[in-house]
Amino acid sequence: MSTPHLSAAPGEIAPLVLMPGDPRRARRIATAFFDEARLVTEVRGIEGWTGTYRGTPISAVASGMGQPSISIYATELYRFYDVQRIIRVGTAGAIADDLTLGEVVIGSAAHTDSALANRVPGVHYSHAPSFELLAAAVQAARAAGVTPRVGPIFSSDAFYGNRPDTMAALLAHGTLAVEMEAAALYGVAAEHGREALTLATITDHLSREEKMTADERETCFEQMTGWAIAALLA
Ligand SMILES: O=P(O)(O)O[C@H]1O[C@H](CO)[C@@H](O)[C@H]1O
Ligand SMILES: O=c1cc[nH]c(=O)[nH]1
Repeated sequence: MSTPHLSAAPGEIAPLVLMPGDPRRARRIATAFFDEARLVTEVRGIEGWTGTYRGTPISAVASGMGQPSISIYATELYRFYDVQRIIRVGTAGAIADDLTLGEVVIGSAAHTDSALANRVPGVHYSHAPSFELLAAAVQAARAAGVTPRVGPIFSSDAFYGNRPDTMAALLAHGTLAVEMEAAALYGVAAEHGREALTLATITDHLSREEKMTADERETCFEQMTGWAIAALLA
């Protein structure tokens, strides 16, 4: 079996999946963290890698950028590969003033401006992660000596939004950071009765001239990936 967007054979993708947006980050995660890592799909250049972590099968499959893209990969993984848990390991821009570059946020909810949010007619649907994964990720961070930043994030359909009023209102409502996939991932997981969570490393600040380079964005995954693996295995 393969799907329109994944060419892995049945059984070649593990039930536990790490999902960065960037295909090159998927490769780096597999190389850095997995034993016996092998490439199992690369349709459209979206790489998926499978290996083991301390004996447990685990995969890293990229999502591409944006909510339509992650919706495709998450749906195919849950529906056709029987994936149980997906943790997005992404990057995000800081909305909250006190977040610093490199800090990891854990998305306990995801607001969005996407049309994909219209899941239930007449309802402003709440995009929420798996409580079990959330609790396990927080525990993993604390075990590593870090008090993690946990809170709502904004999954935007636009990277170049230039919407200061929107960001100010989101800040006033306690939103930590902006990225482009978490809400859709949470919605697709709920639709399939499976689990999902988003961890994101802060790579730039919306209200300050601070940002990582493209290389730094590709390689800034270690801390969040360690917590994500611990949560997937919990
Ligand atoms: O680094 P990733 O995981 O791709 O995440 C963020 O980076 C991309 C934008 O540059 C969007 O996908 C956004 O969500
Ligand atoms: O979507 C994103 C990701 C990183 N930084 C941003 O400002 N937006």
